[in-house]
Amino acid sequence: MTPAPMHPALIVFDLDGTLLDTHADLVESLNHTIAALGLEPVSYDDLTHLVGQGARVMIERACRLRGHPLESAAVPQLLERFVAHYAGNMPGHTEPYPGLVAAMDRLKADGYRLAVCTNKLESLAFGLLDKLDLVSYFDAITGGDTFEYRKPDARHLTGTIDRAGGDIARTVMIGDSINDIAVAKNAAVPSIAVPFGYSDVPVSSLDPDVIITHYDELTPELVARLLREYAQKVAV
Ligand SMILES: O=C(O)COP(=O)(O)O
Ligand SMILES: [Mg+2]
Repeated sequence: MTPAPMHPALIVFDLDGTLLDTHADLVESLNHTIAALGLEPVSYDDLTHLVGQGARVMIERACRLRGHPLESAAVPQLLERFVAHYAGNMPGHTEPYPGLVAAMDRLKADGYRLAVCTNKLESLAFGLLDKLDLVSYFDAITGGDTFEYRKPDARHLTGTIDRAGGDIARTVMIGDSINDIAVAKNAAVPSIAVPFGYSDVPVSSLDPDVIITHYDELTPELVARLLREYAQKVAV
C-alpha cells in the first residue's frame, strides 16, 4: 500500500513582537487615538501591558491606565480613529526582526509552509505584511476578527492551520507573549517563544517548549526536532 502523502510541516507565527517590530507605530497610533480624549501619551513600557488582544482592547486598557475608563458606546469611534491612523502610516517604522526573512527563506526552501495567527485586525495584518512585501511567504493570515474567537482560544490556531492546508500534528507555533504559548498549549501544538517582543513577563515563565533569542536559531533541524520530541512526549 502506498503511504498517505504527508502534509508539509507548518510554522505559525504571531505578528506583533514576533515577526515584526511594530512597537513604535502602535504607540504612535494609540497616542494619537487617546489624545482625542485629552489623555496623556503612553510609553513603550506601558505597551507590554496593553497589547495582545487587538486594537479595541488596547485602546480600552490605555484609557483605563490614564484614569478614563471608556463607556462601550465610545469605543467604535476611537477604534476607527486608531485604524485610520495606523493604516494611513503603514509600514511606518515597522521592520521584520533581524534574521527573520533569511529564516523564512530557509524554511520554505526545505518545504515548510508558513502562516500568521495574530490578534491584530486581519486587514491591518494583511496590509502591513503587504507593504513589507511579505504576504507571499504565507499560506494563511488570520487576525483577531477573522473568526468569532481569537487567541488564546485553540480554534483560532486550528482554523489557521486548516486555511494553510496544514496538519495539527505537524505544526509549531511561534510567539512573543502569553496568548501565543497558551493557544499552542490549548491546541496541543509545540511552541517556540521569542524574548524580544512585548511580553510583560519573562517568556520562560510561560513555559514554551523552546526559546530562541534570534531568528538565526530557527532552522529546519530545530523545527523537525521539536516536532519529533513533542510527538514522543504526547505518546508517553
Ligand atoms: O495587536 C495585538 O493586540 C496583538 O497582536 P499579536 O497577536 O500579533 O501579538
Ligand atoms: Mg505578539
